[in-house]
Amino acid sequence: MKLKNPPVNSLSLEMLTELVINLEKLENDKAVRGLVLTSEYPGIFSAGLDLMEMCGRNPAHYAEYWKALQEFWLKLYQSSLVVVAAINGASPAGGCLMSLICDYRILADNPKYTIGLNETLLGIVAPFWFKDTMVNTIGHRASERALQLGLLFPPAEALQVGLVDQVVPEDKLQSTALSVMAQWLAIPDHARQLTKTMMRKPTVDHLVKQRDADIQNFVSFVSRDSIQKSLQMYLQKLRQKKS
Ligand SMILES: CCCCC/C=C\C/C=C\C/C=C/C(=O)SCCNC(=O)CCNC(=O)[C@H](O)C(C)(C)COP(=O)(O)OP(=O)(O)OC[C@H]1O[C@@H](n2cnc3c(N)ncnc32)[C@H](O)[C@@H]1OP(=O)(O)O
Repeated sequence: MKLKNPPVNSLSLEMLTELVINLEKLENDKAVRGLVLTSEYPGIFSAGLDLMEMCGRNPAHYAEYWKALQEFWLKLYQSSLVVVAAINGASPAGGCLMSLICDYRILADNPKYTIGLNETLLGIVAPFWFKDTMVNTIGHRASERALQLGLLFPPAEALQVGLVDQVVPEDKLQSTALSVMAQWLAIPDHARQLTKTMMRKPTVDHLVKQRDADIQNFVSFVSRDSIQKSLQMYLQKLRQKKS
């Protein structure tokens, strides 16, 4: 599946909705057992959540957006398919989250392709289920440091900390993803799927129990004037980068 939402594959409401629909279609297709997730635009895997969905909108929109994000996370994190992320570009914040909920992550070796949950750099806080997903991958201490500092890891460091499973030359990314997929598909589906469910259930249950409260938290947090100002300033900085 190639992510295709120009210019930076941000996770807009529309994109999240389409991703969920496409995942459902693939899961319902008995001929499909695995999925390689990559970007149509080498250089950018995903810029994460769409900042335009979080700026200058009304509370009902924020709630709808957050619910769609939760839905996407729940769908992909619990997917019965083997999901391999072939990360062919920068992967900050929500882009990193999307990689973390796959089963295996391969990052192309390019110093510009950084990955991490950098929310604190924007003056916002990674929600508890982003944090849980990261802790499940790299452990508590490494997550605490990465989250507080909003670290974006270049490939060698991402590999060292365990944020990705493999770093390969850019021209080997797709072939590596296919051979990893073959290895995972050699395991009987039912045993692998039940193991995945068992490993991920506590994290899933944590979000499911708190879903409504989490939406309310997000809406009240993002509606604050101070947060709106931070996000606007951040967007402006991104735009000024060009000039
Ligand atoms: C205690 C209670 C807690 C409750 C929870 C509350 C809050 C938490 C909320 C949310 C968590 C947030 C998660 C996120 O994912 S936020 C998004 C974070 N993303 C980033 O920081 C990435 C920003 N982008 C970049 O760094 C770069 O764009 C890039 C991806 C490295 C690509 O660089 P490049 O130079 O190729 O492109 P440009 O920078 O020129 O960008 C092109 C174009 O795209 C616009 N854009 C970039 N990123 C986003 C984005 N995430 N959303 C929307 N738009 C984006 C950028 O502004 C440019 O636009 P222009 O109009 O100038 O063309």
